[in-house]
Amino acid sequence: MNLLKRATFIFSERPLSLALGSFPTKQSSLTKNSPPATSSSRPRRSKKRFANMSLEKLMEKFLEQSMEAEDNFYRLEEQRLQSEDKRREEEHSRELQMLQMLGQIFAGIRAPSPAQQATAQPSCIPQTNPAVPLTRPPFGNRNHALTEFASHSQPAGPGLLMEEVIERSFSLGTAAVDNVIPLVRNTIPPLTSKKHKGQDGRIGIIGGCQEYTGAPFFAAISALKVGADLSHVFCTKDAAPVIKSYSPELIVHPVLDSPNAVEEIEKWLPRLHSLVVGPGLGREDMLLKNAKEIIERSKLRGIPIIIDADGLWLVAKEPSVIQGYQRGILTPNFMEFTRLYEAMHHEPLDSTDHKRSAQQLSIAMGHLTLVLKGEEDIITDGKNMLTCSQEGSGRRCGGQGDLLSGSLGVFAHWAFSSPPDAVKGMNPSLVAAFGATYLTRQCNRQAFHKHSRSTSTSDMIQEISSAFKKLFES
Ligand SMILES: NC(=O)C1=CN([C@@H]2O[C@H](COP(=O)(O)OP(=O)(O)OC[C@H]3O[C@@H](n4cnc5c(N)ncnc54)[C@H](OP(=O)(O)O)[C@@H]3O)[C@@H](O)[C@H]2O)[C@@H](O)CC1
Ligand SMILES: Nc1ncnc2c1ncn2[C@@H]1O[C@H](COP(=O)(O)OP(=O)(O)OP(=O)(O)O)[C@@H](O)[C@H]1O
Repeated sequence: MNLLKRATFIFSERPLSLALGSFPTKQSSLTKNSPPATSSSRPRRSKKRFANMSLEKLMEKFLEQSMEAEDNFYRLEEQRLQSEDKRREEEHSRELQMLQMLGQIFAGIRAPSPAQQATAQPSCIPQTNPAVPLTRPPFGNRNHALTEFASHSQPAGPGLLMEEVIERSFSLGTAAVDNVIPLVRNTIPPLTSKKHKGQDGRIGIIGGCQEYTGAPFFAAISALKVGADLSHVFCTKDAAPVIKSYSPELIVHPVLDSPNAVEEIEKWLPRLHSLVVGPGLGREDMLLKNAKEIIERSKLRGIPIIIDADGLWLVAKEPSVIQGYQRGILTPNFMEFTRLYEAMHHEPLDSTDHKRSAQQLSIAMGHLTLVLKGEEDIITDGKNMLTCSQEGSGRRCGGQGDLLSGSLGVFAHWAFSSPPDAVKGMNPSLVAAFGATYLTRQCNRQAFHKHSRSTSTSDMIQEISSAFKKLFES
């Protein structure tokens, strides 16, 4: 009987066009109440077949068919998505062709004279030939963290060489994906039995206060799900028990508002591979001051630092805290971006050209990598630009940015600890940022397919495993 109820439930919940044409609609009452069939009133073959089945068998059959129908539904859905992907890829390659034509036109324009160079404004017109090798020297070997940092930490000069402006641009068309994804894949450490706990990443999140406990949790658990071995949250005393209660998998330190917060956290820095500063940090002066000091001390150790949410509030107030640090990555949403831009440029943001503004801000910040999140994610270090427009969904629940920054903490560690040839000379921050945005959007897409309007960040986190496999391991 339970089985019957379940079958009825399945059919009423999912009005699918099932292959049940030969299935008598009131089969259960028929088998119970009908007299045995005589030769004169013999039902048709299929009916007899079902009539002779026990109720349980019948229901099993019923369930089998419903599952088949469900499989068919998902198969069709998958086909639909594939053809949508194909259409988008074709669109992208048309765009790419147009850009290549533009590139040729611009190649014909002479480079400016030195006098012009001194005042040249950065151009956002991308060169779209991904086959052109990068001219930037590779960097990123962890063992040389401090010397590399020193040599890359100068803010941009007053003028920009035309060639320096944008060496390459990728968009997420087929060709571009083919170029960037292998670089992300190259940085992903293989899962082998030769490693010990911690080697694939020990990530620290600075954030979590009385108001916001969800954000640091989302960031920390995302880091773990992407592949970090250990995920630490450094938060205020009252936020800690709450965050601990969400998950036993996180290591939670209730120190961020203690009188010796900086020293307490600094003890952990030698063991951390990357730091995410800001999710749920809040904007209290004392917390921002502590966060600032922790950033300063992490920089001295060459630790990759991702700054998000309230961490960006701090940067807007005191840009020098991260300016020029080549292992720093900023992940603003549009609001945070506007705040930062206006703080740096002392003029209102011209919001008609996001790419150009992102590039200008990155340059003003000393070629820091910037991820401007939005309908299309724009990733730039002022010289190179990647865009990620992987289809997500129209669902904009809070916390998606935390998933992104937590994942980026891991990708950044992997990218910076990979040998330079893994990223083929590209800035490891760009490769990491691309990996994290691509993954976040795919999680959003997958979660939305299952939960539509009800999609929440927790649903997206549940998709990390399969999204990661699909994008980087298949
Ligand atoms: N569960 C939790 O614990 C979560 C906690 N979180 C934590 O909250 C803290 C504050 O972060 P925040 O983003 O709300 O602050 P802030 O930058 O001042 O934005 C405020 C206003 O800006 C606007 N706005 C936002 N985006 C925009 C856009 N793309 N384009 C245009 N406008 C945009 C929008 O204004 P409105 O439209 O409402 O007028 C919005 O209300 C931070 O610690 C963060 O980590 C979150 O992570 C979520 C999950
Ligand atoms: N209009 C959009 N269309 C598709 N994806 C978007 C859109 N806006 C943002 N995203 C994606 O959502 C993710 C988070 O960006 P969002 O702008 O929501 O960050 P946030 O406001 O900092 O998040 P949080 O709520 O965690 O503070 C990014 O991966 C971004 O690509």
